Amino acid sequence: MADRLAFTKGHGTENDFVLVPDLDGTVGLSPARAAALADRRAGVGGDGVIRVVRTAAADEADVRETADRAEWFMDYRNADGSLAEMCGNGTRVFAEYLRREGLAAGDAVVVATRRGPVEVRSDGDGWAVDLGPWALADPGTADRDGFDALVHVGADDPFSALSVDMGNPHTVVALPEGLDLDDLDLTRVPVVNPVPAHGTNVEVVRPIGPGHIALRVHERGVGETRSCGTGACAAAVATSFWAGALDTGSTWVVDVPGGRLRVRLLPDRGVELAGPAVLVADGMVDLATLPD
Ligand SMILES: N[C@@H](CCC[C@H](N)C(=O)O)C(=O)O
Repeated sequence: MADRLAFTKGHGTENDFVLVPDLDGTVGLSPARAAALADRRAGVGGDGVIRVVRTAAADEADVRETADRAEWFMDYRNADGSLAEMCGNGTRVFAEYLRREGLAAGDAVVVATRRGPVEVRSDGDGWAVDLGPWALADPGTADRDGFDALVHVGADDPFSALSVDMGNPHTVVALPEGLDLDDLDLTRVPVVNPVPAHGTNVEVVRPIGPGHIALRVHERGVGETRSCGTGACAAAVATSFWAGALDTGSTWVVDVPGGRLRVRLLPDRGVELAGPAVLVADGMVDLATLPD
């Protein structure tokens, strides 16, 4: 049996991932092993761990059922080892890895995820992917200003927010006037009311100009990260909703601490995320340093 585990390190706007090729599903990836790989001191380090595996070898039956449409499954875990349904930045890095390794040919690849297959296509220097359909948790519960939740960030008074489902859960905070994104304390897990059943990713958004926003994000299962692709899409949806303009075709520049993403609202609640994907290193981890 191999005593070392191969990995590739990659990132999309500095949302960084450890990719573990397990093409035929013979290795697996336990929550404890994913957390150990993601550890920034004792492991490789990353916001998430992505197992690259044939869809036909996925553990989940509903993922395996999509094997006729998507050969490869992005088996995503957060840095704490928990599963996530979707990772927008991860889909681009995953597609870049498949292309580099010759596992997918052409300008587009369909990737299986826990929220269903998504098509990732080459787009300039990076990749673009439709991450929809988005949904507002329950449009009927939003107040007349378009908010349905309160979020405590650090020691500040609670901020008004809107829940947006991107396949994974998001709570988008509109930063009140007079406050600066840089002053937020995102070292602690934001406290959200009503309490989301499965946790949530919290994005704090500031408008910059027409079609241009900036955000900071605290990711479920991770902590503050430098970027979140599904979070950028949720923020564009929420900002459009607050403006009363959920217009198909509207485009957004979304500045995150790790760079810049582009988001486009599409028909039928589609939402396209575009941005870079970079593979930075390949290596081997001694299996003796990892839990099973
Ligand atoms: N960074 C990702 C989202 C990863 C999953 C998230 N932390 C969750 O638990 O839902 C992105 O780019 O979308």
